Amino acid sequence: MKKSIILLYGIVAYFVFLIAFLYAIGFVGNLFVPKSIDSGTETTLVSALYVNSILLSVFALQHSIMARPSFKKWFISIFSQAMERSTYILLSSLALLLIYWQWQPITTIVWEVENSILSSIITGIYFLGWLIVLLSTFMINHLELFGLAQIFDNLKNRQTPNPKFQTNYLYKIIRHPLMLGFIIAFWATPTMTVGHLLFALVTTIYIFVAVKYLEEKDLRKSIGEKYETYQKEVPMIVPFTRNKFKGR
Ligand SMILES: C[S@@+](CC[C@H](N)C(=O)[O-])C[C@H]1O[C@@H](n2cnc3c(N)ncnc32)[C@H](O)[C@@H]1O
Repeated sequence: MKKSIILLYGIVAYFVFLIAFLYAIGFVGNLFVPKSIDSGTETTLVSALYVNSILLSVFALQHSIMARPSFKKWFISIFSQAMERSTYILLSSLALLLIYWQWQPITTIVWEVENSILSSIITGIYFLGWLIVLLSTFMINHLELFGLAQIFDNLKNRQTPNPKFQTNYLYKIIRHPLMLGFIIAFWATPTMTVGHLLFALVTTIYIFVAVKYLEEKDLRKSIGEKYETYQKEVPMIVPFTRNKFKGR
């Protein structure tokens, strides 16, 4: 395929991701956006549980299948290597946009913080969670993670090097800061509804399962002994629960 078309495809995919990412901050936090996790017409509990579970499953399936090395191999054999990450990002973002669009609210309140100072602190923690997510992408390699390095290298006829195994910054403290950021953002809310709780619970379970049984399995395979030592020395997601990391 023409390099300029792949470049355009990758840029479009990145912009769709940016929209999905920024909208997520408004969606989960019930801030700024027209349709959020607790807004919209309320249907029956059964219907909401059914629809929302399907939406979250679509995202989980897309994410899990497309991140498998065997799927990537198959994709590259048909399309271009340069398009693989952008396609993953594009479809993940579209699955997120589908969640925002079709999510059915369940507004029964589980907890509500009435103290305004405490409420502001929790909202601050919420934004801190998103900041951790964003910073972690730069600690790994933002451009590679979102497919931009691949499309620019393709334009210059260069092979994108494998991403460097990162054990510094937040990755010195825990193995999955990006996921910790998501978990913080999904749970830190002054008003927790049943719908929001369902979202936080299912996504948190998915994060743990995907990280432990898929991502870390692949990392052990590709990085080998170095990753096994890293696993022994650095906690998965809760900081300071292991001996101090000795560095690589
Ligand atoms: C969405 S990122 C999430 C990274 C990590 N699970 C986290 O929560 O910070 C997923 C990509 O990061 C890569 N990755 C995970 N840990 C890494 C590390 N320590 N250094 C470099 N890449 C890593 C995985 O191979 C995968 O391609």
